[in-house]
Amino acid sequence: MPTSNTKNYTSSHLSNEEQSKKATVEGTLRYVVHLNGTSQYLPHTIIIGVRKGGTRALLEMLSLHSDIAAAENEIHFFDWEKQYQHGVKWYLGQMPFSYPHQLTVEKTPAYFTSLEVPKRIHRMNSTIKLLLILRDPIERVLSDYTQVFYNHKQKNKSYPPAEELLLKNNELNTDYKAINRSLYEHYMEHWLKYFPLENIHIVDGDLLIRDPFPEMQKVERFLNLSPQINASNFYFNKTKGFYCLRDGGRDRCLHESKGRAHPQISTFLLGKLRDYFYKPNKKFFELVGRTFDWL
Ligand SMILES: Nc1ncnc2c1ncn2[C@@H]1O[C@H](COP(=O)(O)OS(=O)(=O)O)[C@@H](OP(=O)(O)O)[C@H]1O
Repeated sequence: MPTSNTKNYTSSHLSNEEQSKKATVEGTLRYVVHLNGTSQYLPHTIIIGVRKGGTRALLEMLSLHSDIAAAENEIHFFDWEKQYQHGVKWYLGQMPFSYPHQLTVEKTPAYFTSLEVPKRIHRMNSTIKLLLILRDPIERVLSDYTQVFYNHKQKNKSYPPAEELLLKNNELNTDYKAINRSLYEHYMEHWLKYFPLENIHIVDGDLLIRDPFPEMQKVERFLNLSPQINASNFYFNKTKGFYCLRDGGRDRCLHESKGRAHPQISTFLLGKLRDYFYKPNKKFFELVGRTFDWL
């Protein structure tokens, strides 16, 4: 239970190191301290996207680590104008209660493709570590389509077949939003105006699906976490067709909305998508000094 006891953000019970880990807005915010010593902190790291990249899987897998405190819901603070107007105190209030040694993390996949967001995060904390999970841009388009298809289905609305939306007069319909969201190079260039590359760790979303443990080891290292997540935390679930999590003897898979079958597309459309993403993908590799298995 929270106490009525509020303290300044620069509370003296924190060591210098702990204090420096906390948000840059120290002194301006107050937070409630639970009797058990937990309180709310601004995120030390944010999973900024990409939509359908595997952000939920990444957050759940990171939460296997005892030094991680994750916000359950997508907060949309930096990309939704109305939320942003609530101010940073409101944002702080959305964070989970955690111990001073823990790192707070939130994920909002839409941040990566929202042009206002980098500037706003930078204003809050210019040295924050960011996590970005990307997968093959074509897979991401199909995953995005599938998501919207099911959103419509839930509301008993119909949604055109993928082929119909992605092609216009036998050419790729580049006005389709999901295609634009897969132009990683465009958005990355913008983020790099605000944050150095070494502060943005890119998780390979295709590898995270195929073999999550090595990808998670890299994330632990990036966040300077002790190596705690291990191979036995993951097991392949044949029915789901994905890795699931094993945590203290408890097995769990991601929600059924994660890992849905994608529509079959013609080789013609696939060819068009490959041609379209070839150059932006190459540019992206140059930008981040690393290649991915996307071409
Ligand atoms: N272990 C595991 N289990 C299930 N699903 C997994 C896993 N790892 C990665 N993924 C992939 O995550 C994709 C969904 O991505 P996001 O969580 O970022 O989607 S969202 O933007 O938050 O809606 C989701 O996309 P779809 O396959 O299109 O459903 C999955 O491919």
